[in-house]
Amino acid sequence: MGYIVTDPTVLAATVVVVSVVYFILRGGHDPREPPLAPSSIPIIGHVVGLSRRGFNYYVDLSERTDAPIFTMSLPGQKMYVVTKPELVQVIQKQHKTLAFPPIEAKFASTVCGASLEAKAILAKNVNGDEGDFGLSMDSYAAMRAALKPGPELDDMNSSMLLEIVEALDKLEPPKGESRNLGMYGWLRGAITTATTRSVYGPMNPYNDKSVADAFWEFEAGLMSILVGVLPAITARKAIAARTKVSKAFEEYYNKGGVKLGSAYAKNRYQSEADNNLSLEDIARFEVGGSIAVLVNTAPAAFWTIVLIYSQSDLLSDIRKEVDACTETTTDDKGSVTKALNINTLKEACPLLLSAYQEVLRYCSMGTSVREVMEDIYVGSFLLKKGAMVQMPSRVIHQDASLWGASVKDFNPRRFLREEKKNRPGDACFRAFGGGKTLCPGRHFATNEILAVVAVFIARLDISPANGSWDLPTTHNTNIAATVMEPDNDIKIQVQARHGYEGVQWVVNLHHSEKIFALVTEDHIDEE
Ligand code: HEM
Repeated sequence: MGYIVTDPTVLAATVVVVSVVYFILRGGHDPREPPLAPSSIPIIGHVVGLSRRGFNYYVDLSERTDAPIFTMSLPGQKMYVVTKPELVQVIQKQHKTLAFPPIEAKFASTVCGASLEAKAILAKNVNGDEGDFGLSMDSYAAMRAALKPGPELDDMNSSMLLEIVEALDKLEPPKGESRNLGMYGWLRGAITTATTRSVYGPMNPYNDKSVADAFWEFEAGLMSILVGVLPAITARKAIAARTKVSKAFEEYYNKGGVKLGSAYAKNRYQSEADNNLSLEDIARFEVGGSIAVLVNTAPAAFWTIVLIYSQSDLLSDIRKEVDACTETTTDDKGSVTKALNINTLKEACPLLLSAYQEVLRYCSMGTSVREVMEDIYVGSFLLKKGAMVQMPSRVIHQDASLWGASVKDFNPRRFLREEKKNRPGDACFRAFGGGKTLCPGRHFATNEILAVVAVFIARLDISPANGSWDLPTTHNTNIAATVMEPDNDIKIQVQARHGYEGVQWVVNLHHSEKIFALVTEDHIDEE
């Protein structure tokens, strides 16, 4: 039964209460702050918009607000959303006042189910305000050191490439036969195996398929863990899956598996042990750490392959590039071996590289986040302590004033050298974030994606099982992903490429120093 309030006093009192609550919830709005974004429903309008439209909601608001930064008042949280790359650069430089580590510490503690002791250790000097010490500061430095181009990254790359070639060897059907499979499912499995073996070494906990499956179950339920409403009921499956993965990591550390792992795994472990985290908490944090390592590479490889194969002219042009830099040898018995070198691909396959970068522009939906630690002006706008700053890549990647009228199209030639005058500066490419939180795994991920895609193109003919390349929707993309995840898989038919049956394939990468400079920071490093 519904109620209609007719008493004017009650009505007036209700209006006053609602207005006060609304004012408190949105924390008031100072005219010096960025302009308020319009909201069709008071109080919960943006929550509804975000849940309906996901990261596209920021694009909608940015088109309606037409300001370099705007304010979104969410119940209990004020948020500033940055829409212009120049302002992003200003914000990234203020990394102590507009800080990321405090947000990451809260996120990691909740998502990983850390103990109270671990939370306290992580919270100590979280933002590095007292100097360069503590778990938060040490683990950033440890990860970055291991993933930068050099011998340690070379080791990870070579182990990853062996796994990728082995997975493709198993995938390729014998001459005259074909195989049907779900493309995303296959790619995610192959990339999970290749990536985690190269990170964790021969005793990799994800060697056990049930542990890998549990990780993806945990990932699918991340939101329920983060929301935290009656988690024992709403997040039961995700928490059980997380426990399974963290127990597998405990066993890995107990048996000394990390000694055989990559510098990345060793550095992470050492920085946590040096800061007195218990083994249980180190294992818990590793489950969270796997999110950054695993969730974006498979969807990026998926979209690159689908978008290339679905355009036959593009496939043919990229095949010519890849074929031209493939070395062929034939032994005494007539066996043919073809070798692809990733460094050569980076120099000799401009269209492949441009298509890959365009996939990241077109499909990325991540947002760099900062917490306002003190009131601060950016440009002429006042940002208030306690608010969050969001810098969604999608808003900048979908801005026609930057990318031109074709911004909504997938244009694989957009990043060719000769197209430079038709696209904005490198700072507008935000697929890997930027500044202090720039993805340190971008070189590894790029090598892995280029290897998978180039070998697919060179050795396999694939076609959609139902006859047409219907691109899946992406509404259910996970909160932690920065590349759109397909809502459903595409069933494909795989055959050995005509004329290439029975060929042995080898993929090399001699030194990772030759990077594919994707982001503005890479160009600065090169100078
Ligand atoms: C195509 C694949 C990938 C994409 C698009 C991607 C993108 C990103 C983005 C957008 C961020 C956050 C940046 C920000 O907040 O400004 C990030 C962070 C991170 N990524 Fe990646 N990433 C990928 C693959 C990888 C891989 C394979 C690894 C590890 C081997 C990795 C390691 C990390 C780490 C450790 C962080 C956290 C950095 C921090 O907390 O400061 N990423 N990544």
